[in-house]
Amino acid sequence: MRTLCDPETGETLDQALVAGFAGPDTVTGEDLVEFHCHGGPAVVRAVLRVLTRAPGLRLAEAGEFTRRGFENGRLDLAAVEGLADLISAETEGQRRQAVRQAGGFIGGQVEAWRARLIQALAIVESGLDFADEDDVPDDGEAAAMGDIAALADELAAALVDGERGERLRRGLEVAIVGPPNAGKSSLLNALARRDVAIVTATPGTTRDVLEVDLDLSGYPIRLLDTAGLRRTEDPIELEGIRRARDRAASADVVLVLVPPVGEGVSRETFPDHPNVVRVGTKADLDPDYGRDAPDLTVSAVSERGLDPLISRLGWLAADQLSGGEDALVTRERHRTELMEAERELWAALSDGLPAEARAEHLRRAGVAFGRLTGRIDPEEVLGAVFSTFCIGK
Ligand SMILES: Nc1nc2c(ncn2[C@@H]2O[C@H](COP(=O)(O)OP(=O)(O)OP(=O)(O)O)[C@@H](O)[C@H]2O)c(=O)[nH]1
Ligand SMILES: [K+]
Ligand SMILES: [Mg+2]
Repeated sequence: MRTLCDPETGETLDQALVAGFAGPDTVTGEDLVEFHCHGGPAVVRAVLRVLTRAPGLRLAEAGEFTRRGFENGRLDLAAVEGLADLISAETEGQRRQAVRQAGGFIGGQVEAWRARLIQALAIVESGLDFADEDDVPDDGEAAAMGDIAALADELAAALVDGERGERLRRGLEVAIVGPPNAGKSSLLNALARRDVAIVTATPGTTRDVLEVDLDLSGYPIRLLDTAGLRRTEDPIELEGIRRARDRAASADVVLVLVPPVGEGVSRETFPDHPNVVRVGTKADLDPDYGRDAPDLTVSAVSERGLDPLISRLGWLAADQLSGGEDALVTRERHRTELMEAERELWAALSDGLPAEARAEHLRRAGVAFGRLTGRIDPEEVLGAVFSTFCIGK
């Protein structure tokens, strides 16, 4: 416990806990001092004002602490991403997944793969240095390439995971589509339990795609409200409809809203999607849906049918996300690098390849592994990863 004073005026600023940590066993790998002061904004401002007056002291940039930890070898790049995911985790499953990655799960696996690759590469390269005129591989090289084949198989197996890790991380994307005035925005508001989207009686109210992240019975779900689908000449609405179709096509699940006969405008059919749930709206009006028999019906006004819809979404989420906690690959960036590595390994294994070419493919696979863990660190990758952090982390 210390009394913090302004060194120039001697004025007391706060009573605080001051803790010093000696590097390198700290989050950044450097020596650290923490000031645990009282949380009032004026106290924090006063302490920061005095501290930043001292020569050599300034405020950290967003993600700078983590970046220093990374640069000092305290954590690999995939662990940094895991940390970012941990900070933004909204459900238990996402938290568990992020804890594993922040603890170096994929980084450890990839490092083990890279170590094996480097061993094989060393053998292939030593053959290069002492090459006689023929390119016939000797026993050592044959064994090394046997291990590369096993490695390629392991990579291939790890990549056949239904993208569960990525899905769990970002949440099951559920797009709400349907004709104007079907009640899409009203349903979004009812499920989110807050007034997110503008609702009016005017068809064509929604233009931009609105996103809301929800925890529905323990599963992360990203709900998308979209512009009503109809024929129109209005360029703004046309752009909204283009975005609606686009996002719905890439969503995991599409809720096609069916308004009661006479309620929605223009019954435009929605293109095929493997996971469609047809939801009849405005169930409080005792509606007739004509020939468009929906799978279930809801009312945003009386909230009738909301619970069965939530159960249905939970069921779809369980089906598509379960296992995501244990997934090795949790980001598209990981997948891209592992696929690249796998491609290079198979290329290295092709028949009749000169040893130089074999070695070059193996080196490229190693570079892909290195980019994943951040050992090989193009500035733009680092910038993209660290820019997602908040100040002070
Ligand atoms: N009775 C009743 N009216 C509803 C219900 N849901 C929506 N409405 C009304 O239907 C009209 C259109 O609702 P919105 O939620 O704006 O419909 P939308 O599909 O988002 O419409 P656009 O954004 O224009 O495509 C509004 O007047 C709502 O009050 C419902 O469950 N019951
Ligand atoms: K509307
Ligand atoms: Mg709307």
